Amino acid sequence: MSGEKSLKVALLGCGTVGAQVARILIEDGGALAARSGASLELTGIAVRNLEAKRDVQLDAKLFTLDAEALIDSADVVIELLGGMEPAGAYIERALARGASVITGNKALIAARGAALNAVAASTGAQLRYEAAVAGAIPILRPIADSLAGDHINKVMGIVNGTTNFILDAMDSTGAAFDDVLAEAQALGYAEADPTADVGGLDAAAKAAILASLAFHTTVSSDQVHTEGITEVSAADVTAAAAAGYVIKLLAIAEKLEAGISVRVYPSLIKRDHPLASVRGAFNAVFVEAENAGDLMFYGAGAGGNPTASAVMGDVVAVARQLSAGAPLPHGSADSAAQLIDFSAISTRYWIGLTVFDEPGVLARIAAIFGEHGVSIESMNQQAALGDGPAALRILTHRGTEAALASTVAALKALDAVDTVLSVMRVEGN
Ligand SMILES: NC(=O)c1ccc[n+]([C@@H]2O[C@H](COP(=O)([O-])OP(=O)(O)OC[C@H]3O[C@@H](n4cnc5c(N)ncnc54)[C@H](O)[C@@H]3O)[C@@H](O)[C@H]2O)c1
Ligand SMILES: N[C@@H](CCO)C(=O)O
Ligand code: NA
Repeated sequence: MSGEKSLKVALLGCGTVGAQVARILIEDGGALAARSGASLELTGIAVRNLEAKRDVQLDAKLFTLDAEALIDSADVVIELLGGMEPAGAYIERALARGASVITGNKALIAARGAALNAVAASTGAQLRYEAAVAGAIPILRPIADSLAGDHINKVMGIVNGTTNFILDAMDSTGAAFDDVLAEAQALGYAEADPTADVGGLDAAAKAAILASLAFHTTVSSDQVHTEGITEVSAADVTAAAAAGYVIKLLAIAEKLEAGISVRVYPSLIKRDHPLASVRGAFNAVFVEAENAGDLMFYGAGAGGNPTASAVMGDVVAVARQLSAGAPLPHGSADSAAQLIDFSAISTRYWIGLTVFDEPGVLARIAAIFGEHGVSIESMNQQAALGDGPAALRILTHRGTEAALASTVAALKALDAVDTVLSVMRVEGN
């Protein structure tokens, strides 16, 4: 197109996602310009090592060690470094001078999104981060834009590809946790520090972002009750399978009468639940809205190309806005989040115990549940090996976290109980 606007695009980072974003910007310039109403000129890529091997062959002249100079001459900055700093300072620098920013950095947005949005609002710049939650799946824009005229009551989903890949492999092949984690890292799904994935922090950051947008408020990751999958054993996966369940790491944000609950934990779901069929590094997110009813979003949750797709969608959206010359109204957070204490949340539980196989043991265990107001739905005992303890798996009806915690403490104190193997929630019907 002749006479069209040209926008200077600075890319920060050339790793798994950044390299694919550079490739698309270069290979697909014609289509991007036609869709944006502006040509997108990749002016440089900030890297740490000019000589490093990249996933994509790129002109060496694009690389620079001077990220700040690159930012200071850009209309649009794409941040794909990861981590809190210097990514946060770079984004703030760009927004403060009026450049729009696209990022996939959920950790940073979940911690400082409100402050960065305020800087953007003060200069009329845009800050977009669709890639930060559920990779390629369009989920933030549907929540913030398409459902802006509705009221969202609950968002629940699988939002971490690495842990889903691991749990799926443990379930389908009986693979060991560590071997599968190495594979997920090699495929580019895991964070630079994979403890963020397996410890649930990556999903917690995404849950905080989803809750903030869905409920028009500000929730940060440290307000999210977070449990990862490091304690999930092969025995848990096998016992869950035998009972007709699969274990998934779920992120849940829900609006209850007393306030908002945002939580991440490994959870049992029935094999016929739609989330049970989410395999490998795929993600899926359910949204329940007052007028829309139930919606489900599904797709690739991680990986270079899928995540680059989400980044590029934001780049085109920003470029359209800039070429039209009209600043977007900024979505506002109505109020500070009223979060409910985790102890008040009520779900069903699945508790694994080893017990000494003696007369009266089951009655004593059942009595403890009764005394703490937790009602048992079913109990399954695996025969003891020789004189060793027998394994028990107990499924409960709904009870509060507070009641569960006191039940588990009492079980641990019982002589007949050898160990409490695991305590997990059960979600879905
Ligand atoms: N990989 C995915 O599937 C995926 C999906 C969604 C979001 N994200 C997010 O996208 C971002 C990038 O992820 P990635 O998987 O591409 O990570 P990556 O580790 O593959 O790439 C990051 C790159 O940035 C470089 N870098 C780090 N600090 C730098 C600095 N100060 N200056 C210049 N270069 C620097 C690193 O050397 C590396 O090459 C992260 O915020 C991540 O959470 C990743
Ligand atoms: N490490 C993240 C990348 C996508 O955000 C995951 O495994 O889902
Ligand atoms: Na997304």
